[in-house]
Amino acid sequence: MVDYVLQADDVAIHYGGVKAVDGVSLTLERGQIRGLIGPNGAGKSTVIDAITGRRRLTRGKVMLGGEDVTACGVVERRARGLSRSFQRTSIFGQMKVRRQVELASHRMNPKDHEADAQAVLRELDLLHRADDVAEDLGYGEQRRLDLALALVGRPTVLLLDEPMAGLSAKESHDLAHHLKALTSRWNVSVLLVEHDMDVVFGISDVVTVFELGRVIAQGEPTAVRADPRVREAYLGSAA
Ligand SMILES: Nc1ncnc2c1ncn2[C@@H]1O[C@H](COP(=O)(O)OP(=O)(O)OP(=O)(O)O)[C@@H](O)[C@H]1O
Repeated sequence: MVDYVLQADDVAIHYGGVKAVDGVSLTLERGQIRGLIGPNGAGKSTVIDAITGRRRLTRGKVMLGGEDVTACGVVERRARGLSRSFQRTSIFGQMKVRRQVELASHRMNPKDHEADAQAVLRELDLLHRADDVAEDLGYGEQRRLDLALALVGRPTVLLLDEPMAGLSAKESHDLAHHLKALTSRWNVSVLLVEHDMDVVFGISDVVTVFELGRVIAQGEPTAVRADPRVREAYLGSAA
């Protein structure tokens, strides 16, 4: 039997009559990257919010490491290894890079928060900027800092909502490389919502396609890309 680090089972979130997410099931294996794609409004961000505990489920269940966390709040899920990044909103511009990663780590209460922060900074190639204030970093570096803040305390699952938005092709490629390395070196599993199709199909082990709050296809990137329904609904016939 596969040992899933994350399972969402028949998850639904309705806002009055709007079925933002309506019966979505997906899994993540250890070290796996699952890309989530779909047109605007398909329900991808809502699924992320459902899994992190930010939105209450209308129906369904979320399991983390085999345990039901549906009743747990955001903080408790984070303590149990489920982390997300916030696209720079969590960064303090005036604070030095190392300081804020250490503070974030301190909140997670690892054995040694300085060592934890150091490891995260090294993994994301930010050690050379550790003594600079965050607002002096380049855009791509700030994204890596955001990722660093999500990685303190060694989470097992990382949820990323459009981490490449606004990055240049080179910066996206760079961040994708870091994500892929994280999954093999740190055994982190990643759920990746991203509009950059080259990134999604390039680094995902599996891809899930959403339309109108439901999953219309999932599987290996090549199979999903070739699926006629996906091409018609989302990628366009030229994809
Ligand atoms: N708080 C809310 N109240 C009512 N409807 C909402 C709310 N949040 C989201 N929705 C609706 O739920 C649906 C799914 O939205 P969601 O943001 O999850 O889609 P998405 O796939 O992430 O889109 P995008 O790619 O544009 O970010 C949309 O129809 C949206 O208008």
